[in-house]
Amino acid sequence: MTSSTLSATDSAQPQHAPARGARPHVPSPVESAPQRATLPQNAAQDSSSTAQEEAVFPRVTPEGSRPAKESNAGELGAESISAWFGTHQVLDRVSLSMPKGKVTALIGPSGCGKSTFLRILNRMHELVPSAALAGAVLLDGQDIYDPALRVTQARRDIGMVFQKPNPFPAMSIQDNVIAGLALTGTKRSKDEKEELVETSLRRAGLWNEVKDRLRQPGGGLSGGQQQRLCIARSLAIRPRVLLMDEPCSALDPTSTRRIEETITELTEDVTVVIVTHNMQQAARVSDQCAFFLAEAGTPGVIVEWGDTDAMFNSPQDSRTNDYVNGRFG
Ligand SMILES: Nc1ncnc2c1ncn2[C@@H]1O[C@H](COP(=O)(O)OP(=O)(O)OP(=O)(O)O)[C@@H](O)[C@H]1O
Repeated sequence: MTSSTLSATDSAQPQHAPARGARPHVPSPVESAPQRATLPQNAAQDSSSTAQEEAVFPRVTPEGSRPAKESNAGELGAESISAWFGTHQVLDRVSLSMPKGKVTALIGPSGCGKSTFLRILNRMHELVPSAALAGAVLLDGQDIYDPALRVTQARRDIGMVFQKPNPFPAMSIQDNVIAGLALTGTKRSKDEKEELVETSLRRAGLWNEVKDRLRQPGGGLSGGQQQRLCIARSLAIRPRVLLMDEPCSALDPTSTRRIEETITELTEDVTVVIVTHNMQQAARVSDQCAFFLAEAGTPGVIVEWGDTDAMFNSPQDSRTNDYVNGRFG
């Protein structure tokens, strides 16, 4: 699929709240689960609803495998998102459907607005004083910017993992996992907390490595383990979508592979949106990709998006082809 590139001259006007009323067309969701992509040979190298709080966390058996249950994953839709820092427009009417239980990779050169777009998806963009935006973000059809919806709820439903692992270093591993509960005022019994710690650590693929040292500080773990601890912390509040901003960029190849395996396993229960500069990683982990570009001082747009395999092997736009093959960026 290729979306038309919008010019800066007819761009949307900034609003501190998203635009209401008529909504622009959002590309249709991917109908079925695409296969993981293979790269062309010369490819570039490179989180207070009561209902949720009361949700039952299933017992996990072997690491990474869980009894069948209804998925908690949500469908995320961005509709005509524009973004500004002061007068500097960095995104121009970007629409993207991020299907339930799939991994969507956001790719594109530095500065084209990928991280800004990601932060808009869970209302973190508005934390920057000069920031403004227009458009809408729908989680299962509900606008997360609806004034009736609490911002904390949006950030619980749509969790985020950052580039650099950020556990509370002096806090124990187990307390790190359930730190989100304390911050949101959620009460649980000791047994429930223990079960949640185990379930979250298993889902993040870390349980076997830390089960005998849960009371030791999170800061004592390796970088890759700390990142998986942060994923476990995000999962403990049972998000429907998990946003990941270059989650492996500070990690070694082995830790990167471990995180990628974890991402693949998570999609049973959570929708993932990941920003990555690593084309091989995008090909390994994602079901669909969106290629962002900001040309010659214009705001970032999505040049092309679709099935990852198609994006890498038969892109429709020459700029996508050049980017995925490492010719620029
Ligand atoms: N807090 C901020 N204040 C002002 N401008 C910002 C801020 N954050 C980002 N920008 C600007 O917005 C534009 C998009 O930045 P953003 O980080 O979203 O791009 P990106 O594609 O994620 O880049 P990278 O791949 O390098 O992380 C850039 O021009 C950047 O300088």
